Amino acid sequence: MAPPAASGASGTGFSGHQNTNNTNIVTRPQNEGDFVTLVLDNGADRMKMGFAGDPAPRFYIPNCMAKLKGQLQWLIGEDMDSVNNTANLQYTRPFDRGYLTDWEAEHQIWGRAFGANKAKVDPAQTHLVLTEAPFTPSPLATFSTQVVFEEFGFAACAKMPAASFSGYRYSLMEKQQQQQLGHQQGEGTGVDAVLVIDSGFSFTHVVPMYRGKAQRAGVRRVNVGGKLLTNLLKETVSYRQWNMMDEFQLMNDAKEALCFVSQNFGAEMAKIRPGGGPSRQVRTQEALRRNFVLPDFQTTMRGYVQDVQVQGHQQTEAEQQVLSMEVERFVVPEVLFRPSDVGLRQGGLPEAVVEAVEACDIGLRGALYNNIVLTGGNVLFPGFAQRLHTELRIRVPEYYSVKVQAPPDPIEYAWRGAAHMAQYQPQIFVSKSQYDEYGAEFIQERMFDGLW
Ligand SMILES: Nc1ncnc2c1ncn2[C@@H]1O[C@H](COP(=O)(O)OP(=O)(O)OP(=O)(O)O)[C@@H](O)[C@H]1O
Repeated sequence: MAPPAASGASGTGFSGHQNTNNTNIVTRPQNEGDFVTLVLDNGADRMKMGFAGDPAPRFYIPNCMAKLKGQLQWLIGEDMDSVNNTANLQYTRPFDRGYLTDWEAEHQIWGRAFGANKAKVDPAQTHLVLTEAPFTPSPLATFSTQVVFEEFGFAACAKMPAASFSGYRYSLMEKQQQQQLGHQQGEGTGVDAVLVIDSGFSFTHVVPMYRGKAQRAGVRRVNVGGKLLTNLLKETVSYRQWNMMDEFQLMNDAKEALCFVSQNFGAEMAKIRPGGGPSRQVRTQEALRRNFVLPDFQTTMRGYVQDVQVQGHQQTEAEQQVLSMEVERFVVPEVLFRPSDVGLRQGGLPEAVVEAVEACDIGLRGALYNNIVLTGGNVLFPGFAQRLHTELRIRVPEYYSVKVQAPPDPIEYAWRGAAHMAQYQPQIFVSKSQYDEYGAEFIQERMFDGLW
């Protein structure tokens, strides 16, 4: 099969978050027989979508549908932008516990994403690169292949877990950097091996990779993702202050704006426990306190963090409804490091990393610890990388060096890897004619062949 042609698109008038610096590129193939390549990181929270050759995804689309309470009509994508008070929306998500299970919903969401208002592609002239959750049960994965080829009619498709695309990108960038520095690459060292941490909406995966191939025996999952953390914040706040049980989006905003990873959880907690002495306890709580101003849905539609100078002075509660956050700011993200805090019977991220590396060949371990890359939205909590490094340093033998890299674009990292791979590794695609000839199950295996 011919390599997919590089592509572009005319992006116009889309609502929601999108890049605007590609507006003059054309998505249609220039000549008959050419193809465009659409890259879709199909996140459980948000889809990141754009074209191979683009520097970044063009569209960030919520991977959900919603309807106004008491109404029957489903709102998709930009339809939701017209609703001011998101508490009035009831959401449904195609993903359940990390796996794509509701194809009826996803089909509608994809239909909008590929169609006239967004990507504007003709699937018959389009190659699709798609992410799929690691260890997706075979019937679900096979079904998604069927949907891609039979219902949408894409000309070719490549599927892989987001972590694989991230590992590819990390190796590529490190190699480029080393070439610039004039370093030689030795076998089993440096960027041949990379440990990808992908902490997204549903779960956190730890994926060791060697020469582009996931070391399946070493893959570990921590059952904590952004959804669980937002729900936990929602419950904590509802117990202590306002009832926020219907306010997932608002609490998600508060989480992203105010939560952080503590560098020494035990010491922080000791300070605020009554045993720490009343004056110390009060001082610590005050230092932690931040106000999140709730929207009134007349003049403000989103919550925002109140300026620390203003806090406690000019504004009264009659003017603004304010959510005060203290310990929950670091207690909530702590669950990534100590899932047992919420009753999950498993170790946290540092233990998962050590287990993942120990499950790999001894010759790879040093290189894996030295090439840890953080991807996915949760790694944006301030302090995440430092804390992980500290925890690993305690657990990892001292003759290994530990390097945790936090790229500036963890949410788009996998997408960028996929967009590059699509351009330079055409062998990852299987074509519709191969699908028609060999069938969905064979093709599903072929897609991951050798790489996962
Ligand atoms: N600045 C931030 N601080 C903390 N968390 C954040 C931040 N930005 C995004 N997140 C969280 O990251 C999660 C989404 O991450 P990401 O986009 O990597 O997931 P996804 O790809 O949609 O989901 P999945 O990987 O489970 O399929 C959400 O729960 C979101 O709240």
